[in-house]
Amino acid sequence: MARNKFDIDENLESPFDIRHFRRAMIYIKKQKKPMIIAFILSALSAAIALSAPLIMQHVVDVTIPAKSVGSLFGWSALMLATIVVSVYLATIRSRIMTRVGQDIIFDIRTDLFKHLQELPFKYYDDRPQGKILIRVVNYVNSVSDVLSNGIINFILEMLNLIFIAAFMFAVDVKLSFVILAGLPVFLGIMLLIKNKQRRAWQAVSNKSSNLNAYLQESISGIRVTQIFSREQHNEGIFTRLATNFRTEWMRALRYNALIPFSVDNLATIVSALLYLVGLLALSPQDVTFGVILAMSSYAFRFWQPILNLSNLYNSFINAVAYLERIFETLDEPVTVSDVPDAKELPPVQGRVTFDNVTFGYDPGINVLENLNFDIKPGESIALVGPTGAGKTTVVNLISRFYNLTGGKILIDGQDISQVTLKSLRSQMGIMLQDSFIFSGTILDNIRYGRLDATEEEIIAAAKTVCADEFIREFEDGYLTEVNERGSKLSQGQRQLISFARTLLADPKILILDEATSSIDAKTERLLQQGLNELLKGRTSFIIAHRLSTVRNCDRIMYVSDKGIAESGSHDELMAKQGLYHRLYSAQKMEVV
Ligand SMILES: Nc1ncnc2c1ncn2[C@@H]1O[C@H](COP(=O)(O)OP(=O)(O)OP(=O)(O)O)[C@@H](O)[C@H]1O
Repeated sequence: MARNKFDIDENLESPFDIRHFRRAMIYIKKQKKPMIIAFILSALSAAIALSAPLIMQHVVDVTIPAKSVGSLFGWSALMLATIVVSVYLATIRSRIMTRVGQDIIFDIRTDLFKHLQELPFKYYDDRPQGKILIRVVNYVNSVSDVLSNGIINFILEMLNLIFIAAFMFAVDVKLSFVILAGLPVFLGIMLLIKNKQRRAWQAVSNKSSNLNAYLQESISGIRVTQIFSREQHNEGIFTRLATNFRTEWMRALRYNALIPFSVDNLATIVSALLYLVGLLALSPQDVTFGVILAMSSYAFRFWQPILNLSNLYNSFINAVAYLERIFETLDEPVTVSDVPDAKELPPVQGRVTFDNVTFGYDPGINVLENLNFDIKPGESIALVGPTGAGKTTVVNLISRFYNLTGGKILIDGQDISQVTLKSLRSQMGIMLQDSFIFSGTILDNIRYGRLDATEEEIIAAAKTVCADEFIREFEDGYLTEVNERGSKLSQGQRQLISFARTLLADPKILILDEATSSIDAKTERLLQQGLNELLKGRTSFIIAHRLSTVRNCDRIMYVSDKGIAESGSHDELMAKQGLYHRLYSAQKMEVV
């Protein structure tokens, strides 16, 4: 899919077909037992309610003419009992189905979350987070009712319809045909609006997704918004998106409203016809007044399930628009995954080889071309060079966050595309540029990558990166609660915590992307000493713009022009008087 943003509607990559609904049956089948119980309860409740017109017919035609007051009380009590029992059964069913709906939501959401955890960086590069969130939260909520109550109600309403038709025909065949006459007209209306209605609900899901994406982006970027006083401008964008959503919603509702409107009118016309035919066209010996009364009640009851079915149909069309998005997410291919016979990468020594590596994020635009280098175990490598040259890309490829466009990357001679991702990544310590902090304590955050780490190991890692001191200054020390993204912490503190988290994994290959860019020079010097000790025996890739921090690395690679323009030790590159020399001298001048 092309990159998407908050004001671009998402195109569905696969059109809806009924198999989506069949697939939804996986979730429904798990709830078979409670759904069957709920179904039986509903059927009982409906059958009991259906006996009321028969009681009424008997009372009008027999009990009242016979002027039997005692019998009238008896029938009235029976009628009351049918109502009470039917309401009671319906209440129990409703409770069961609420639970079923929640269980379905739980299952779909868990599957979505599991899948999202596996999707590669590329998936997240290409779309706003808000559009992903809305699928997991709102869309799943929107389909649960159709998948639980909807299915049961559909079967019940169909049965109800058959029962009512049977009762109707048992009472009077000719009048029954009068009641049925409206049905073909109604089906014609449904067919006429079907496609327009589906497209209208797809548009609603698109616009709500856009709105959500913008909301999410605005909240994440609220600080920048306020710095630049963009509030009013952003309100304008939000209003436009909210208006688009409202317009589409209203349009979809207009299609929905057409259906009950048609049912109501048809039901009224049919009832009028019933009286007309019953009273004028048929002879009094054919139909008694009780029969007309009972048939009029059945006519109302006959159109009621049709109205309910059409409301269900509306919810179905609405849910389809959401179900399409949910299954599209679940079908999103995990493009970075283990090959079928992937091997475990054995404990690594740390040799890293790039063999003719070519890579681009977008087709046809290479960021790296035919890159070749060979790093010995234990070597420390600095990647330096201009902004946007491809340094982060190189380290992202070593961890196989993206698939290569061409060539191979080998670790200890093993092609990393042929080993399991878990065995590869678990032997690497990767610190990304974005020092993400999760909600929880500082301790939890450092322990994130190694859940079995002891408190002593955590403190030792924090001491190595000089984080121990500032952590202990917090009132609750390591147990200090931090918010998601670490808004309670300074940028440098966040970096130190995520640095400690990376070291705790005790990796053989360490990747540090701008790990110390926000740390003051004094702390950085101290950290460097601890780090030098720690880097011994490990292969490390260090990306840094501040060249003073990497001058002691075994090899410095200058990344530019889709490849490595220069490579050597600090002294060698300085002697060469090339690109690195220029960059280093420029930085030195800045410091002076
Ligand atoms: N997710 C992405 N999707 C598309 N293009 C990307 C993506 N990430 C980076 N790029 C592009 O790839 C090129 C290399 O980016 P990279 O982040 O590797 O550069 P860098 O050398 O690490 O830069 P910096 O020093 O600013 O961190 C840049 O031109 C950038 O625009």
